[in-house]
Amino acid sequence: MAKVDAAAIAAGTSGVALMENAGGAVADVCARDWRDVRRVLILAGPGNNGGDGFVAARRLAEAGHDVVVALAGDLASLKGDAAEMAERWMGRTVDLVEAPFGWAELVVDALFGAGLSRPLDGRSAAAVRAANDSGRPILAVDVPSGLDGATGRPLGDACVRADATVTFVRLKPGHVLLPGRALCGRVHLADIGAPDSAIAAARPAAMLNRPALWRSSFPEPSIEGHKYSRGHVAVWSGPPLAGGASRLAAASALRAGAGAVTLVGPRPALEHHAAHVTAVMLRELDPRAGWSDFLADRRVNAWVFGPGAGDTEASREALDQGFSSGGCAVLDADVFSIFEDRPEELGAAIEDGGVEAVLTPHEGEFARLMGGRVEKDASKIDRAKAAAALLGATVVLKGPDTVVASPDGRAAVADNAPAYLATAGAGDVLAGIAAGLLAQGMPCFEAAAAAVWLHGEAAKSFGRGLTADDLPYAIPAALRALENGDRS
Ligand SMILES: NC(=O)C1=CN([C@@H]2O[C@H](COP(=O)(O)OP(=O)(O)OC[C@H]3O[C@@H](n4cnc5c(N)ncnc54)[C@H](O)[C@@H]3O)[C@@H](O)[C@H]2O)[C@@H](O)CC1
Ligand SMILES: Nc1ncnc2c1ncn2[C@@H]1O[C@H](COP(=O)(O)OP(=O)(O)O)[C@@H](O)[C@H]1O
Ligand SMILES: [K+]
Repeated sequence: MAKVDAAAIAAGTSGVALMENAGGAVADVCARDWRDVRRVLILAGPGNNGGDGFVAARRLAEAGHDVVVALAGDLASLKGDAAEMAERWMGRTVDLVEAPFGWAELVVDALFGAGLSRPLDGRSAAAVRAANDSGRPILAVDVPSGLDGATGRPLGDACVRADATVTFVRLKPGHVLLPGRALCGRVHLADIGAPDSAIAAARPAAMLNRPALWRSSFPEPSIEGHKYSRGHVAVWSGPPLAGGASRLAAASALRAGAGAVTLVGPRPALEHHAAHVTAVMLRELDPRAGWSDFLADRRVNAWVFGPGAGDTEASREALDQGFSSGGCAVLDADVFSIFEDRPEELGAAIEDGGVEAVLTPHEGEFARLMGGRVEKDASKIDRAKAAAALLGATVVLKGPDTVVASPDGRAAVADNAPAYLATAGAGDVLAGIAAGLLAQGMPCFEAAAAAVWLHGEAAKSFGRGLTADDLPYAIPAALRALENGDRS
């Protein structure tokens, strides 16, 4: 944002104009979301975030609100645009320690924004705690004070818990990554008149995972196609009594549009599968040949390994065979135990086999695979990117804010998964959807991002009470949402 601001100013939009628009947007949200509120307390910090607060104060007062500004520090030490805006504020200003929380009906948090560089301490920390404890609704300017907008984590103990946040130009990672997203409340994005050329000057760290990111490569069935032209997915089945996970992946790959899906495994496991699946095919493993013959069949164009696979000698051998067969692969679950603390070796196996791989670890599996190689204080976006670069594969770092990262540096963050998607087996479904899309020719990053989005939409369409068994049946509703739905 500093780059965008600088480029906007260089292109002729003054900093004062940007700040006027930013503060105006804050006042608009106050008036729209809190119609009946009259008494507004604005907590203003020492920098430009405070400057936005002074603008909001003036605009709200002009609209007939009773406004008090509680300033951290003294007026004389304000600089630049913020000093200018403070000068234009004609209403009441008190010291931060005298902030009248009891009087206020709404608190605007304009203490710190993008310039936060260390944990809040002393009077700002006390004011933030008092604001949180006041029970008054809080509207944060840009980011809740105390939150690091780049990582989505508070820098220290004190952080505003906002009901809503108004941010400018583009969302920041902290608005979508947890716990930031929860601390922001409803997020409003305001255009403050930064020209497109200025916005283009900054390369975003990540994109929101929305259909616009991958819709153009989403597979459309062709009227002249047949089942094998829609792709054939092979799912490695582990031993009997651990078959549910691979079955969920297989069913989901089919629902995501693969023309054919086969579960491959030892006969005792297939006997269990046979009692459950119909459209999914079963292929008994030849104990001498393994599954490489099957994968070598050119009509198999994606394979899934990990869900319910087990960390056994047979499993390791089958995984090796998978790597030497090449193709597209979704690697999940037990793959991260097999390669515990050996990501370089996993990356080498992927590279040597020429495999186009999508890896789908949750945080625990990510830590197991990566050991201490990725700085744990880095943002989730940066951790996923670092792993993708090391592994030469698309990494899907799962959770409520699933990040998809490509080795080419692209990243997408999802914000559409409902909390009840955290249910056993949901990850196996995700692996299957991704494989189904890969088999239809979607590139890894796009397939992984689309799978994550569809997975979240499927869960939402089903609603609470969802189990992983329900998820494959909910995929058609997510596909309909994609077809009819938002073009964002
Ligand atoms: N032209 C611009 O730069 C625009 C900036 N805008 C606003 O400006 C904000 C960024 O402003 P600034 O860069 O001035 O930064 P802030 O207002 O976020 O912070 C002000 C200063 O506080 C100090 N500080 C950092 N952490 C502290 C801590 N824990 N305790 C005490 N002091 C601390 C730093 O020296 C920092 O520069 C954005 O978040 C946005 O609200 C908007 O007005 C739009 C235009
Ligand atoms: N709090 C949450 N809100 C939304 N989605 C979540 C949450 N926690 C986990 N998920 C999603 O649920 C799925 C769980 O997958 P995983 O952890 O692999 O479970 P399993 O191994 O049981 O399938 C992932 O897609 C993850 O992104
Ligand atoms: K703030």
